[in-house]
Amino acid sequence: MTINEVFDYEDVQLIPNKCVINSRSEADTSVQFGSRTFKIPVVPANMETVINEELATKLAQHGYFYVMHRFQPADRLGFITRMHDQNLFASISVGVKPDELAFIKQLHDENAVPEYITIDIAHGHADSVIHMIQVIKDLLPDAFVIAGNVGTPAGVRDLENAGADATKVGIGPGKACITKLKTGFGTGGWQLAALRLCAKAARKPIIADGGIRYDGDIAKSIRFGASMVMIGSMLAGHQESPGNEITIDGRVYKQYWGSASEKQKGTYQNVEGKQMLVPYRGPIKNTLNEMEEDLQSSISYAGGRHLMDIRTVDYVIVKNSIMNGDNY
Ligand SMILES: NC(=O)C1=CN([C@@H]2O[C@H](COP(=O)(O)OP(=O)(O)OC[C@H]3O[C@@H](n4cnc5c(N)ncnc54)[C@H](OP(=O)(O)O)[C@@H]3O)[C@@H](O)[C@H]2O)C=CC1
Ligand SMILES: Nc1nc2c(ncn2[C@@H]2O[C@H](COP(=O)(O)O)[C@@H](O)[C@H]2O)c(=O)[nH]1
Repeated sequence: MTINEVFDYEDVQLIPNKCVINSRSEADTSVQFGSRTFKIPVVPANMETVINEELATKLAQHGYFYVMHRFQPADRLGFITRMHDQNLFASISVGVKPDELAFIKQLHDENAVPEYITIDIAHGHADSVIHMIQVIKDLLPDAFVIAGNVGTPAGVRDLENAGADATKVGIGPGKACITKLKTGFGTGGWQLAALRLCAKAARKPIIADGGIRYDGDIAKSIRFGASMVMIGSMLAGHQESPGNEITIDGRVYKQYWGSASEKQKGTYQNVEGKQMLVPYRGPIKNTLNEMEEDLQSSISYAGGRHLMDIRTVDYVIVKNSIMNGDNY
């Protein structure tokens, strides 16, 4: 199959409708995901330089969704317990290797049930993921299972049919990603079009994962079918971000590395990610507030009052139109 109608975030502009509110503050950016409602449809990527326990706690306390990464596997049981001791929801990541199946059994045996479990592997349209979904649904039926990553309607359908409560879409559009260069595969460069195709097949929520470069891309993701948007590089440069702070020529940066990078793996094997620096951006609450304000504005341009009013707006595809010659 070849797909002809391809475009990405920078190629699309949404078309405004008549405004029905008197202030952007009236626009409601909240989203229901699983049994909970969150302030904005944004979740920091489950990567070691984007999220840690301290930030996860802060996000949960302030009404944001989070997914803890899976790169300190032995800490996850304690993490769930500590979150629950504070009456906060627990949202963890798992892989698919035999140790991970044993971990799910351990959670069942110890009755430590996280509210959200994300199955996080590079090529999520796989029997290993389908099996993991089935094991989780069997042993921890109350956990909301997010599975991925996939980049095709068939991937979405197979994971949903296996029992996933949501799927995560995006193979290779991430800033720290080199999958498309190393393998020739992926949705990098046409992530928004892939999201649209996947959303048409989906019967359950989708997380758009990777490639977000501006706040307006969040609204575009919602328009093309996402319920939640996962963001890495744009959320890695904050005071609370776990990466080290580095100053070069008086400019402050934070480290950001791919989960399949040599840095993360500790070895150069099956490397599909790189390490980089992102500009320091101060406290994360300012960025999240700005995302909320920008989304409120998006809702007003959509002629609506609620987030999902963006879903139905018209759009144009004009290749590389967004910058219109400007250089930010
Ligand atoms: N969203 C994206 O585009 C991508 C994201 N990543 C991120 O990097 C991290 C590491 O991912 P991953 O390497 O999957 O995790 P793991 O190293 O935990 O691999 C998970 C399992 O899947 C197998 N596996 C991985 N890739 C493939 C493949 N292409 N074909 C067949 N089997 C495969 C692995 O075996 P084996 O290693 O022996 O092959 C292993 O058994 C994750 O956090 C993931 O989200 C990585 C690449 C792309
Ligand atoms: N191909 C790879 N993709 C990766 C890797 N580590 C993380 N990721 C994906 O990127 C997004 C974040 O994208 P961004 O554009 O917002 O920075 C993340 O959620 C993963 O899906 C990797 O090593 N290789």
